[in-house]
Amino acid sequence: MTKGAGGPRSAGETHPKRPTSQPSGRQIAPGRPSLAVRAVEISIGWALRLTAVTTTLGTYAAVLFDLDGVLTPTAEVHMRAWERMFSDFLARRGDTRPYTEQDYYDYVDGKPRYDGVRSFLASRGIELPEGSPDDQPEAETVCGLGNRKNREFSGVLETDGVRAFAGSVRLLDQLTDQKVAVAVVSSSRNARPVLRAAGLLDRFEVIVDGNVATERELPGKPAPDTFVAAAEELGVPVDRAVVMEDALSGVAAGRAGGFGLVVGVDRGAGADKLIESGADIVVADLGELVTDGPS
Ligand SMILES: O=P(O)(O)OC[C@H]1O[C@@H](O)[C@H](O)[C@@H](O)[C@@H]1O
Repeated sequence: MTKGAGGPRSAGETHPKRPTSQPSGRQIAPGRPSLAVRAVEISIGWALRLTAVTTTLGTYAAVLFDLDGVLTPTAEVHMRAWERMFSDFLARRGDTRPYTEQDYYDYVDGKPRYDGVRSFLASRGIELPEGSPDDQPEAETVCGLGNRKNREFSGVLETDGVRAFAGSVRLLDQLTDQKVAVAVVSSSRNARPVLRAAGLLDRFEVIVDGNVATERELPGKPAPDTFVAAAEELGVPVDRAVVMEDALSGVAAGRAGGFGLVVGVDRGAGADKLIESGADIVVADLGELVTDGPS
């Protein structure tokens, strides 16, 4: 069994990287296993690791869930809203470099609203006045652009509603049965409306969202502070808590906070990048972590 996968990690223990299953094409020295044999070993090791995580998840004191992309498919809604807003913004400036999905994953995903705007603009060398959170969506400021995107997001939320991922709800049910405390830690100021629309609002003892972070002046992901605040509110030490995240900034926050286990959920960011950013293990869906398996 892979070290570190079978329960809360002890202090100072490094997390093993998920080895890439792609053979590198390098020559193997005589007497060493072939690349094909190595690839099989790697996938067996990874399967054992997943089993170890699944069977020991209930031994942790708390699980801290990110929301968008982890519990609900709303990361996609955020992503599309950002894309529409930034594409339109760049076109109006006559900027010919398109806003891409990669820009979302690298600069915006998982971060608080205005941090995402600032981060993307900096990547393009664009400077805008900060403005204020009260700015109208038409304002050509960091806050104005963030609010413009939020207008798009709120419109979709209202018309389409939200349905939680079935696998995530199954895991939530299992953890509740196992008396593991659960919290939501989201950068979004829309976390409560999204949870309400998904019928999950009353399932969490603690919710640390974008509004709570602003009130308490907590720096957003990739800083660990919002996750640490949730663990503190639950009265659980960080090494007895698990972080579940789909964003690179979110797994980095879990790693920086010294949490017992960081689970990456690959909804498009890429398993290798999630591992590089700090995930101990990556799944495609949280249903994979339910004891009786995905369905
Ligand atoms: O809804 P808000 O407050 O604009 O939140 C912003 C962010 O909230 C996060 O939960 C999403 O994962 C981000 O990608 C998004 O940009």
